[in-house]
Amino acid sequence: MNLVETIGYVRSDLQSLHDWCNYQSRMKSMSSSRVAYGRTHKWFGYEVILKPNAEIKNGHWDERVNRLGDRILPGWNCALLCHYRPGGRMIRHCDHSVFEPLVALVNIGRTTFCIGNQEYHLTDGQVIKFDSGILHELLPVVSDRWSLSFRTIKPEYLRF
Ligand SMILES: O=C(O)CCC(=O)C(=O)O
Ligand SMILES: [Fe+2]
Repeated sequence: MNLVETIGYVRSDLQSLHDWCNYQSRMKSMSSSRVAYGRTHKWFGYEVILKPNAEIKNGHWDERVNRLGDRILPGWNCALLCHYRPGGRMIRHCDHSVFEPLVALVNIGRTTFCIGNQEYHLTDGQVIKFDSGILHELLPVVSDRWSLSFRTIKPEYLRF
């Protein structure tokens, strides 16, 4: 069984997506993360501070992110743009339980993504879905690479 489903490719917009990624200069370094190295990130929709008791705040807002998210993960409320510099990686982990496990992710650049015992070489613009409750890992990237991942925070954690 494939643990990663490819749901499509960003094609016509790919160069402008690269330009947009480069432009996102206010990405902060994830100082508290024990699983990500050589990575900076920025939240859209809700921002989640990933402590054992997750803290949920308002993140950034961007029309491009909203459009993409509505197409690839209807009902999403949280998006994370990550930049990995060469050598950047994520060690094996499962995502925080504050999120529904289904993640939709736009891969920008090239990377090797491992989940369960499977390995996937993701190409520039590839859009995938996976169950983030299954152990997954990102091997060190060889050149700059971004991911824009969409998640849904479980309703029991939302306060209005
Ligand atoms: O950047 C990626 O491709 C994976 C990111 C990931 O697994 C995470 O942020 O939890
Ligand atoms: Fe993850």
